[in-house]
Amino acid sequence: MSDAVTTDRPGRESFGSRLGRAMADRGPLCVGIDPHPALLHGWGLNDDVAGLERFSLTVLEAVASLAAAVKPQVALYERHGSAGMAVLERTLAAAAEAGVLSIADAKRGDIGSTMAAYADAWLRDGSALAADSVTLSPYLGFESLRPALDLAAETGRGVFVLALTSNPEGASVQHVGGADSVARRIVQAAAAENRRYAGELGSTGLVVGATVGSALTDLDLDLAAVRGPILAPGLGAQGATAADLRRTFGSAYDQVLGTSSRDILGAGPGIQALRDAAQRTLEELRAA
Ligand SMILES: O=c1ccn([C@@H]2O[C@H](COP(=O)(O)O)[C@@H](O)[C@H]2O)c(=O)[nH]1
Repeated sequence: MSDAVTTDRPGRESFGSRLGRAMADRGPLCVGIDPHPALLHGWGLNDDVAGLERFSLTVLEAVASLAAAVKPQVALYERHGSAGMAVLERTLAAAAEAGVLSIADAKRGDIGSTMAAYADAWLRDGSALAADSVTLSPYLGFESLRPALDLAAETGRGVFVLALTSNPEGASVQHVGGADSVARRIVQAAAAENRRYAGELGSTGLVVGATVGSALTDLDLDLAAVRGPILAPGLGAQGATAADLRRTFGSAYDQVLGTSSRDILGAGPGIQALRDAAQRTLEELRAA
């Protein structure tokens, strides 16, 4: 992949290009920042805003220099109300300051006019919640995501659209349609979207679980043709291994950013223990 600069705003490097470089330099690991109550307690922290902030900044300190990206889970900040969202704002700012790319796992999706507001929140310069990229849900129709797709291209940010999620219930919607499955339409739409990012890794990524087994073959999905990053949750706590990832993604493995949250976070609160856990996962992904 080249380092071509292709955004709708000349002079600004695209998210796909920045992520491709981070994956080449650091390896294909994203560390999830999921401050679950049980993890906070396990770290000796309270399930409150102070605990949330300590947890988030500790994870960043441990992994910002070795992960290609970090992925705060928005729901776990939202459950603390506006003060929790303020911690998320500071966490995203701290990630940028530490030089690690951020993926806000918000799974947003709505009718176009409302989608424009979500795009403003997560992808517009100057927004308090602006991240390098955000996860999106396409189940109101892929094209309803247009405001986010266009704003991401304009501001050098990216999106990850749910295609085949890691949870077992996902198949009941995503596999529907046989040869013309819902997942296949999403994959094709993402591939078309990435044509605007000629010559580099596209900024329209997909979420495909590390746990999906033979679904890519069964549904005849060509992820290499998407030419975008594939965010693959499900490592560790959900049972998938790096070897599963390699088997599942085959020739698209170079595009895959494996993401793990609880399995790594459970090693905390020690900085070195967290770093070692992340490093172990990274080595497994590299070796696969
Ligand atoms: O298909 C999906 C999409 C998103 N996720 C999110 O990833 C993490 C996984 O956490 P683990 O602790 O590593 O299981 C979590 O934030 C999910 O909401 C996913 O698991 N599957």
